Amino acid sequence: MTLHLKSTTLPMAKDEALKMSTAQAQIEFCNVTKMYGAVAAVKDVSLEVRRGEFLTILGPSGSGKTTALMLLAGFVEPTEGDILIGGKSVASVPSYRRDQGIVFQSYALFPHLTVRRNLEFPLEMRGVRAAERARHVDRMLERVHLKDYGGRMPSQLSGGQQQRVALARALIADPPILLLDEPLGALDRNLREQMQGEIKSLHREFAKTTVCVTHDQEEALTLSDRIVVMRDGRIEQTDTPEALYDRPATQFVANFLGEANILENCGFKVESDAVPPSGAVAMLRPERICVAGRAAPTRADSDQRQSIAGTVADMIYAGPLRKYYVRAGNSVLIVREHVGAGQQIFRAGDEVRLDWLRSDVRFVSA
Ligand SMILES: Nc1ncnc2c1ncn2[C@@H]1O[C@H](COP(=O)(O)OP(=O)(O)OP(=O)(O)O)[C@@H](O)[C@H]1O
Repeated sequence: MTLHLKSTTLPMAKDEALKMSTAQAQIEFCNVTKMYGAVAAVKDVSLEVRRGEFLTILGPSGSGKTTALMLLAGFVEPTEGDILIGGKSVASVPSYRRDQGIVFQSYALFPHLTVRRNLEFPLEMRGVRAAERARHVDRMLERVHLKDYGGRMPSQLSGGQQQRVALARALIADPPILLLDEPLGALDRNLREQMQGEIKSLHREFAKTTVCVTHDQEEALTLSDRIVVMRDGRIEQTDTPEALYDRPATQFVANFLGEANILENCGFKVESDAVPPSGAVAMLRPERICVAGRAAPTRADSDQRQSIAGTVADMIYAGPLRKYYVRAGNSVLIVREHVGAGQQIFRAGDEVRLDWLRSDVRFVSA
């Protein structure tokens, strides 16, 4: 078999790919359930992933995200429902024939093969001739900044370098779909941020339909076009990072994606421009709340704000951020402000005034 490698040579810009495929789902989960004995790891999940999209499945441990990815990869079979790729059921297609590049947290490089041989492997499996293999490996090594590392063994590379080899190996045979399973989980914080940038740029360049699994909220917010939040095997909410953070539908999503002040039985009436849906509770993100001294002058837009008196219970300084815990009514509100010049700093026991725009209040269901 001869393989024609398209996008390793002529990558399609991501925006272009997304535009071309507005409503075109490349991957569809249709009411998929996976039972392990009596445990439903995935329950009645329906989901569409658009061509060229970077979709992240996010959730706490045990929420079913790895199982969802393994179902897509073909490593496990659904108990009920179907998965379609390019509009066709893959129920009878074994994992090795699904034409997906996969990157695992543990890199999963062949330890006994050099970096170059690791990258050659998927091409060899597809019958690509030696000269063409060498050309693609050279190009890919250059692309992931490992031009001089082809002769090394995986054990002679750092974690970040190994993960770049794993990404290169997943992309080299030009599969239409890329699956990432906690790809940065084994890396330390600084390296993770650097690799997030690398993954983003590879995604922009190669425009692969990508499904990524992580429990790291920041990673999901940074990398994704859309995020699926899972809880107990079910989809809790699917949306863009901005919409999920700014307009979470449930308390679970609000708390899972960052910090949230849930204003329930808080001892003061929460004012809002919107009519609260029945059964929903008010939620305010900590960075939407301003803190000031009791005697501070009234703000110009005070007619659009709610203001309450409070007492600082604690202050935590965290580099670029300052976090206050403020007792107000029956609750303790979290307030987060960016550290800036000339700001008044409050300490535990200080009497303060909190205010926020009524339009910043959100309503979430239980
Ligand atoms: N092979 C298995 N046999 C039995 N139960 C399983 C198996 N794999 C997963 N489960 C169960 O299914 C549920 C979902 O597991 P899954 O690994 O998909 O969650 P996860 O969100 O990826 O968690 P983590 O972040 O810890 O990997 C859990 O309750 C888990 O114990």
